[in-house]
Amino acid sequence: MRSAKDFFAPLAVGAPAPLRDVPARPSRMIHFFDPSNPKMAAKVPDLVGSVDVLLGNLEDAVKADNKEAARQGLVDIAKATDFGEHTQLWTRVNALDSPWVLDDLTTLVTEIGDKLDVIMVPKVQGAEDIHYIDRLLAQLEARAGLARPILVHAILETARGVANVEEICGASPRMQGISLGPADLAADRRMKTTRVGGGHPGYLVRQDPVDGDIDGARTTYQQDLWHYTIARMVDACAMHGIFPYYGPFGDIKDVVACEDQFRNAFLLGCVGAWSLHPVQIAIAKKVFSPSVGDVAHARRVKAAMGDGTGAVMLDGKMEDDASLKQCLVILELAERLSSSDPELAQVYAAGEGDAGSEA
Ligand SMILES: CC(=O)SCCNC(=O)CCNC(=O)[C@H](O)C(C)(C)COP(=O)(O)OP(=O)(O)OC[C@H]1O[C@@H](n2cnc3c(N)ncnc32)[C@H](O)[C@@H]1OP(=O)(O)O
Ligand SMILES: O=CC(=O)O
Ligand SMILES: [Mg+2]
Repeated sequence: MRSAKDFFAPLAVGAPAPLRDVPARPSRMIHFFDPSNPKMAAKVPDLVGSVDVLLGNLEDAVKADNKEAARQGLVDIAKATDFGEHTQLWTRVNALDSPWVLDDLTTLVTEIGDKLDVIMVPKVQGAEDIHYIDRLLAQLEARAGLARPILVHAILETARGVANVEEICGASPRMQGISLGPADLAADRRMKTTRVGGGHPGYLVRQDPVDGDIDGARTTYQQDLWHYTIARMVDACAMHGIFPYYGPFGDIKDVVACEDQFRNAFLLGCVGAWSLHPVQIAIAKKVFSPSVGDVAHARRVKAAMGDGTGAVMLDGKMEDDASLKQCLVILELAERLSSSDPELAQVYAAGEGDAGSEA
C-alpha cells in the first residue's frame, strides 16, 4: 500500500506532479470517432466547440487490421487540430492484455501527450491495472517533458471491476472518472442479452392477478437492468471525488429510449454519456444540462433559505438544509456549463422563474 504522504508525489523523476482535484470540465457527451475511418475523421474539426469531449477510439469497433492506422490517424488529427478552450481530446486505448496497448500508450503520450486530456482504459479489473498505467504514464510523461499529467478514465465492464469499483476509483490521483460499459459487462457477467446498453422487454415485474384471475390482463413494468451497477459506480465515484458516466447506447435509431437511458443516469448522479453517432450529441447535451425549470426552482429555494439553515414552505413543500444542498448541486452544474456554453447561459438567464421548461 502506498503511504498517504506519497500519494501526490510523481511516480517517475521528471514527471509532472499529480493533480489534487480532478478538473470539473463539462463532459456531457464523450463523442467517439474511429480515427482510421476517413469519413468520421473528416468530421472532427467541425465538431470542435460543439461537443465537450472528442474521443479517438482505438479499441473495440476498430477492426484489428486498422489498429495501427487508427493510432496514427489520431496522432495526425491531434497535431492538425486546435481543440480550443471548450473541447477536450480523449482516447480509448486497447485493453491491457492486447498486443496493441503498449504502442498505443507510448506513441500517443510521446507524440500528442500535450494535447491529450484523458486516457480511457477498457476492461479494468482492479486497482492493479490503474497502478500499472499510472507508473507507465509517469515514465512516458517524464520522457516527453510534459508539464501536466494525463488523467485516466476506467470503463466498468467486468464483473471483477464492479466488485472492485471503490478501489479502482481511489487507485491514483490520475483517476478522472468511470463509465459503465454495458455491452462487455453483460458478456462478462454471462447475462442473456444481445444489446449495447438500454433495457430489455423480458426484464420486468408483473402486476398481481386481479381477483385471483391469473389469465386476466395484467400490466407489466419493464425494469432497469443497469440500476444496481450505475448506483454503485456513482457512490464509488462520489466517495473519491471523480466523475461517473453512462456509456454507450447502441440502438442509434431509438433516440427516445436513448434519452430515457441517459436521463436515468443523470438523475442518479452521472455527468455525461458516450455519443456513438452524431444524432446522440444533442440528446446528451439536453439531458446532462439541468433543465431551465430545475435551475429556476433551485434559485428560488436558495433565495428563500436565507443563510441556508432552517425550514421554509415553498409551493406547499418543505425546503430545508438538505433540499438546498441538492439545489446547490444543480446551480453549480448550471454555472459551470454556462461558463463554456453561452447559448445555455442565455437560456438559463431568460428562464428565471419559468419553472418546468427544458433546456
Ligand atoms: C460497446 C462499445 O465499445 S461502444 C464504443 C465503440 N463504438 C463506436 O465507437 C461506434 C462509433 N460509431 C460508428 O461506428 C457509426 O456511427 C455506426 C457504425 C454506428 C453507424 O455508422 P453509419 O452507418 O455510417 O451511420 P450513418 O450513415 O447514419 O452516418 C451518417 C454520417 O455520420 C458519420 N458518422 C457516423 N458516426 C460518426 C461518429 N461517431 N463521429 C463522426 N461522424 C460519424 C458517417 O460517417 C456519415 O458520414 P457521411 O454523411 O459523410 O456519409
Ligand atoms: O465499451 C463499452 C461496452 O459497453 O462494452
Ligand atoms: Mg467494452
